[in-house]
Amino acid sequence: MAIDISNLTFSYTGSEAQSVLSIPAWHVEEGEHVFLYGPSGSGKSTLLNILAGILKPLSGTVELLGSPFSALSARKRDEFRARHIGVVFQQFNLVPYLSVLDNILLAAHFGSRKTPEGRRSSADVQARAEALLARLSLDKSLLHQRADALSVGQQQRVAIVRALINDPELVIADEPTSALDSDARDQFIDLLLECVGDGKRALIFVSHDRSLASHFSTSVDLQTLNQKAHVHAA
Ligand SMILES: Nc1ncnc2c1ncn2[C@@H]1O[C@H](COP(=O)(O)OP(=O)(O)OP(=O)(O)O)[C@@H](O)[C@H]1O
Repeated sequence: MAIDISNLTFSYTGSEAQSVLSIPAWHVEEGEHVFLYGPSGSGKSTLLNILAGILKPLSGTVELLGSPFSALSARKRDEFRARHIGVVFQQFNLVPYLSVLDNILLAAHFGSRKTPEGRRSSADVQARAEALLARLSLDKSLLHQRADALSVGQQQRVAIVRALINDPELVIADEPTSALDSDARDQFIDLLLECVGDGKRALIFVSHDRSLASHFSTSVDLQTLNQKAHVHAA
């Protein structure tokens, strides 16, 4: 199973009285492509940050790919994320002053799994990056441009390459909202689905825009999943 959440609760430090998430159970299978929607303030980013290991649940457990993710130390969660999870953030989060290649090498460095042959060489990583760029219709000459010299459309593709460079089993993506018009957004989703769509990688795509659900095999309403109102009422 890609994600197995059980009795998860979360509230922010300093606002403990206000429960943000209370999710009794949520499962995502390997290879499942899930559209997770909910209005602004419903807790989407909070849940993504928990799945990425940036935030820790107040109680309950989050298992990812069979590992007791939420019980790991912050350092182990960082390692696990770098190796097994591809994250595409809303603003793409490329390091602006680094080249495209260095942005990708950075992700590859933190996420490289130790294989019997040792870590992958930067030449291997570059070859994989070039193959992914070609799949996304980008010329490999782009690898040597600074990230801040890219168009938004190029940034979104590079963010996908960076998220997939370590061949993660789980990809999580925050809707690229304001930066993209609706055509570019549809294209982004289609590219992402094409890149993850080999049946083995799970994808969680988060958005407030329900109309995007048609791209995905499964849709989940965070407000249904999240039982925090019942917790308050109790
Ligand atoms: N750092 C924080 N400290 C305290 N409360 C927070 C913090 N971040 C978010 N919240 C609160 O947690 C709730 C959920 O916020 P979250 O950002 O997860 O929602 P969202 O669904 O991602 O919203 P949006 O679509 O607007 O990004 C909101 O009530 C918000 O005010």
